[in-house]
Amino acid sequence: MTIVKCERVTKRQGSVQVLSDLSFQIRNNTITGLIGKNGAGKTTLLKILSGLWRPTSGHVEVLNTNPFNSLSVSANVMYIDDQMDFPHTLTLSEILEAGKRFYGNWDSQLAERLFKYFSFHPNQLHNELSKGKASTFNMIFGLVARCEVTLFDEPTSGMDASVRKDFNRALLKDYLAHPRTMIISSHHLEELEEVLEDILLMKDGKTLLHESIDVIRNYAVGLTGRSELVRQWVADKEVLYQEEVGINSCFAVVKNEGLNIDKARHLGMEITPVSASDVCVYLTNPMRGGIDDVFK
Ligand SMILES: Nc1ncnc2c1ncn2[C@@H]1O[C@H](COP(=O)(O)OP(=O)(O)OP(=O)(O)O)[C@@H](O)[C@H]1O
Repeated sequence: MTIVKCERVTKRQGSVQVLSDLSFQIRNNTITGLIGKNGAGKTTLLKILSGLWRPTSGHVEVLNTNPFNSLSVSANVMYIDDQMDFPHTLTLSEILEAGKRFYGNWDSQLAERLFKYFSFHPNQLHNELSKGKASTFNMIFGLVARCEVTLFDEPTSGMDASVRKDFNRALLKDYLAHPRTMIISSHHLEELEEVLEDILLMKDGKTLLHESIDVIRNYAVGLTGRSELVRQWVADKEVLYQEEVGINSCFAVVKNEGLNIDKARHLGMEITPVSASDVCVYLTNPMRGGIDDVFK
């Protein structure tokens, strides 16, 4: 069943075209990674899906409803980012109490266990938390609310590596026990790969790719070999990245479509897999050689 639908969505902010002709659908009970470089439009999209912002044009449906200013969407869709502004006078335990009153599926026991595990104090104020601790608290709030749709915008912002690991584990465990729809924007795809089922890759306000993580893991392969050989072999293929490595040696990343891998090996090239996170980097890089091209 489709839970999130965007058809030809655009968004202008002043003179900037932030989203252009964005179309995709997301099934229920899936975890989708929203991936893209800085400025790709991820936050803008999530704010539109959560009903906080209205698109300039196009059609958006979340839980079969236009999300903008919708009461049913605000009760069933949770948007979590690092700017969450809880009432300044409420303590952390009072914020959790308020969440319990508002969200029907709220799990108080899990909230309490996570609260203790991450060493929060009931009387702390949200605006006095460090950046990483605030993100951790927001993550707890977003997880235990168990909304039908949860939108996490850079949820691990400011968290240290071990907390990020805990977050990914908690997310996966809770999702497996209580499947629902989640979209997570992140710059740490390599850490999230185990959690995600699908990836929605954005570039310049458009969808570049919307595929399962397995498809993206097999999307490209790396080839290393004698420069002339590699350059010749990839000439008629879709090259995502290419660089000279060492003396007379070249590394190229090519789309894994109709490739004769055995032949490449036979010719003396080394074939290596390309991780999903690297595929996303290669696909969204403006230049084939990455930052190296700037210094040529
Ligand atoms: N209020 C605004 N006024 C003008 N431009 C804006 C506004 N909000 C966002 N933008 C522009 O829209 C583009 C997309 O911003 P957005 O925050 O959605 O990207 P993002 O993919 O979430 O980026 P990041 O990964 O850096 O968080 C950027 O070029 C940004 O400068």
